[in-house]
Order: sequence, then C-alpha cells, then structure tokens
Amino acid sequence: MKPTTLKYKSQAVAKLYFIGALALFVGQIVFGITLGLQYLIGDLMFPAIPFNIARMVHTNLLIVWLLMGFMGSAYYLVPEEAETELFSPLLAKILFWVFLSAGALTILGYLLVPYATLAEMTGNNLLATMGREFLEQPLPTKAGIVIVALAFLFNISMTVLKGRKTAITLVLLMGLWGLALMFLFSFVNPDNLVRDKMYWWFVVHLWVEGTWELILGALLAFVLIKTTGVDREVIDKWLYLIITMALVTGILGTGHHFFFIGLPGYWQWVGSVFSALEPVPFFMMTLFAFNMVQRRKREHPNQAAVLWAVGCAVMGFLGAGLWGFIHTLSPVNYYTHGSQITAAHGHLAFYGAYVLVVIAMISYAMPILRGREANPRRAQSVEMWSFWIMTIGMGVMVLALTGAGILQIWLQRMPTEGAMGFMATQDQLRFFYWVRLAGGVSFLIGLLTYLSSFFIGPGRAEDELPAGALPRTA
Ligand code: HEM
Ligand code: HEM
Ligand SMILES: [Fe+2]
Repeated sequence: MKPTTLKYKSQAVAKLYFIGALALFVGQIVFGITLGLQYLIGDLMFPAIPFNIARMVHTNLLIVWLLMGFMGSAYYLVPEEAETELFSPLLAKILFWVFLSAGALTILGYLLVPYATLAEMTGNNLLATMGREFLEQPLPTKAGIVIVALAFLFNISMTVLKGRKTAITLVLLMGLWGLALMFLFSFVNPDNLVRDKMYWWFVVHLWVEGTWELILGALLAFVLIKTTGVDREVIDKWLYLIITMALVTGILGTGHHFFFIGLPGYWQWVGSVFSALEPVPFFMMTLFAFNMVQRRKREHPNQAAVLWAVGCAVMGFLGAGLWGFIHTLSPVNYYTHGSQITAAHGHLAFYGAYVLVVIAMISYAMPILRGREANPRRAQSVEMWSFWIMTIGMGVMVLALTGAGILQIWLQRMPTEGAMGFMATQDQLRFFYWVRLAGGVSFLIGLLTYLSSFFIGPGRAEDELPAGALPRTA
C-alpha cells in the first residue's frame, strides 16, 4: 500500500482519542456481559459489583467513549475541511488526558465507594444532580465535562473561523455546540419529579434525537465524500435536508417521553405525531448512503470504511427508526413503557447510529493516521468480518430482548385481571435472557476481531505488488 501522509499534521491528535475510545468500548462491553449474566444469576458478584453499579458503569462508559470518538473525529475532520492546522494541538492533547483521567476516576468512584458515600464526598448536597439514569456523574465530573467541552469547542471553532467553512463543519459545529448546551440541563434537578424528568429528557432525548443527529449526519457525509468522491454540492443538499428533518421531527418528538410522567395531555398528540415522523431523517440517511455509493467516482482503497458507513446508515434506521417507531405512539407506549422493548430499541439505536458512525470514522482515518491510505487487504477483510460478527451479535441480542418484551407485556401489562407480578414475569423470560447473553458474547468476539485487524500487516502477495498498485479486490 502506498504511504500517505496527513494533510495537516495537527490531525494526528485524533489518534489518541480513537485509541482511548476503543479501550473504553471494550470496558463497556465487559460490563454489558456482566449485566447479562446477572440477569440470569441474580447474586453474581454481589455485593462487590451490584447490578445497579455495573449498569451505571456500562452506560457511562458508552457515553464517554462515544464523546471521545466524536472529539477525535472532529480533530481529524475539521483541519481537513477548514484547510488549516488545528488552532491548538497542545490544548487538544491536554484535554484528552484531563477527560480520560476524570472519566477513569469517576468509574473507580462508582466501583470502590458506595454511591451514597460518593454523593456525600463530592458535594451533591451543594447542588443535587446525581442519581438519575445516564446522569449519575458526581458534581465535579459534570463540571469537568462542561470545562472540557467548552475548551474543545473553543479549539474547534477557532479552527473553523480561521479556515474554509463547509456545510459539513457548520453542521458538525452546530451539533457539538448543541450537545454541550443541552448537557447544562443535567444541572437542573427540581424536587418536583415531573419537572425533574422533563429536564432529564432535555438532555437524553435532545441529545440522541437532536444534536447528536447533526454530528451523525456530518460525520457520515465526511466519510462518504472521502470514499466516493461524489461532488460536494450533492452531499451538502442531502445533509441540509437530513438535519432539517431531524430537527423538525426530533424537537417536538420529545413529547413521546411526556405521555405518562404528569405533563399536560396535549403531549399525547404532539409526541405521537412528531415522533412518528422521526424515522424520516434516519431513512433519508440510508437513501443518502446508498445513493452516494452508487454515484461513486472512484473505487477508494478503503472499502472497509464504506461498509461501516453504509452499515451505520442501515442499522441506524432499523434501531432508531423502526425499533423507535414500534413503541412511540402513545396508545402503544402505554403498554410498552419501560419494558424490554425499550432496552431492545436503546441497544440497536445506540449501536446502529452512534457506535457505527464512530467506527466508520476510525476505520477511515486510522490507516491515514498510521501513514497509509488504507489498511492492507487482509486487515480490511478481518474488519469486514468483525462488522458482521458484531452486527449479527447485536441483532440476536435485540431480537431476544424484543421477544422478552412482547412476552413481558403480555403477562404483566395486558391483563386487566390477574396480571403477573414484575419478578414472576422475569422468571418466564429466562430463555430470552440466555439468547441475549449469547448475542452479547458474539458481540465481544466481534469487537476483539475488530481490534485484531489493527495488528495485521500486508500478506506476501500484496508486498509483491508494484508500488502504488491497488490490491485485487479493494
Ligand atoms: C439514534 C437515535 C436514538 C437513540 C440512541 C435512542 C435511544 C433510546 C434509549 C437509550 C431509550 C431509553 C431511555 C430510558 O432509559 O428510559 C429510548 C427511549 C425511547 N425511544 Fe429512542 N433512541 C433513538 C431514536 C428514537 C426514535 C427515532 C424514536 C421514535 C421513532 C424513539 C422512540 C423512543 C421511545 C418512544 C422511547 C421511550 C420508551 C419507553 O417509554 O420506555 N427513539 N431511546
Ligand atoms: C455497543 C454495544 C452496546 C450498547 C450501545 C449498549 C447500550 C446500552 C444502553 C443504552 C443501555 C440502557 C438501556 C435502557 O435504559 O433501555 C444498556 C443497558 C444494558 N445493557 Fe447494553 N449496550 C451494548 C452492549 C451490551 C452487551 C454486549 C450486553 C450483554 C449481553 C449488554 C447488556 C445490557 C444490560 C443487561 C443492560 C441493563 C438493562 C436493564 O436495566 O434491564 N449491553 N446498554
Ligand atoms: Fe426520544
């Protein structure tokens, strides 16, 4: 493979972020499997690592490594799009270590100290923000996230300001600023449970179905522009259409979380109608990806990156669009709320949209960061295998959880008389939980397969190709 150098040397900081993200990803999955086991063996590791703690570690690691992946992607993408070096590569490096140590310290806090003690130690009595799903971080960590986010945004925005402004960077910046802005609601935690929950969704929903979707669109567009060589004008039009639809449906779509938490009744209608349209932008992303690949002007040597990008567009639509739609109408959600259907959707949506877009970026950028245009053919083929093993593993998990959810609703929620209790129902779902565990283990195998692809060099046949020649099928 012919050697390539980075267009802008400050892009190199992205490598640190990508490696950090992948390491935390492994940790997330190990805790996921622990949770899957605890579903079947209730007192496994108790009291050392109780289910609620393992769950918190699993979900927080997910968020942290995805954020790290977004930041790495931005550090790689922005200089190239803006055609100028990063404002401050040093700041980017420092922020990485600050973010990583704050994250590690927080996870250690979860694992080593009882949660209530952690809350006491970290000033939760000054401003109570802890104890809410996904936003469990102690106050100093939350403050740290804001500081890192602001310094990161400063660095990225200054780079864009001094360079070329493209649709991709503008959308990416809007998404990243929005992400940071919405996180501020994690500091708002009124005593009134209804209002508490409402603000909680301002973070959780307006992240994944709002600001993060802009980031998703921008990253996907970047990988597609690079690997297909399709004209920018075409890509830009799609991008603007997609993000407009995302915002039009996603903002009022927040109403699908306001059905049964004590907010006014009109949300039944607003939430149902707008969230029912939320699959549209995700479907447009699928069309976009296939359309760009069909119109491609070159065969890029990195076909693995194309697979991750197209896979993201398809799986994101299935997880967010389809699995979101099945429980989003208020009369359906009345029965499915907080069941295993929710977990099935949460897993497929996060994996399909955000995990896959970050891997698509890593898969595209990492070879270049390592000095070559694309990975050797053998390494790419291992990558492609890992895509299928992970995706099928996730598919098995999600189908199992969907089965569990349907049975759970049937036994526990539908009967007007003689409904089964929560725990008695759980006992009936064990078969599905075994299948979920099997899917989870294959997922881990797929992930390790992916990591192994980083260590695979060119085979003999490729070494013998004349310099600059493309491998046979790439
Ligand atoms: C990539 C985008 C998305 C991600 C990552 C995502 C993720 C999640 C997660 C993790 C939850 C569970 C939250 C909790 O702990 O209670 C959830 C809930 C929900 N999501 Fe999504 N989601 C996405 C897009 C969508 C879309 C497009 C729809 C609708 C078409 C949707 C409909 C819902 C509904 C109705 C709930 C509430 C379920 C309940 O009542 O228990 N989601 N989502
Ligand atoms: C990239 C892969 C994964 C992603 C994106 C992911 C994401 C998530 C999310 C968003 C939640 C919160 C769900 C909700 O509130 O509805 C969650 C919980 C959970 N995850 Fe994962 N996860 C992944 C892999 C795994 C694996 C491999 C397993 C193990 C078999 C697993 C097992 C669990 C369990 C048992 C819970 C707790 C569900 C509950 O509270 O009942 N996850 N995960
Ligand atoms: Fe939502």
